Amino acid sequence: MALFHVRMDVAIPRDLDPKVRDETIAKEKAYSQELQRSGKWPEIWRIVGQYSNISIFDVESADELHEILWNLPLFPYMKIEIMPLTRHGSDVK
Ligand SMILES: O=C(O)C[C@H]1C=CC(=O)O1
Repeated sequence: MALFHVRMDVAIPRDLDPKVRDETIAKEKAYSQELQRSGKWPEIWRIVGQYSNISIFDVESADELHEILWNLPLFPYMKIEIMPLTRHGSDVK
């Protein structure tokens, strides 16, 4: 198991066909919700006032995360920052 903190900043070009934009956003939502239900994407939070999210992924490996992110329908329009996480030494759990 490997946990990753991921920030996604979305910037859809203003001149993208509105139909393509709406279809891509709908596909993204379905893809994201399937991964959330599977437990691989346990947290997704909107950054207030931005078209950005902070997410936690719980996956087997960096390779698996790469595959998931690479296949995001909005991937071509995103900047992604990833921080691998490990349990803090002072965590009481
Ligand atoms: O809206 C976003 O932050 C981008 C992306 C992540 C999940 C989803 O449904 O859309």
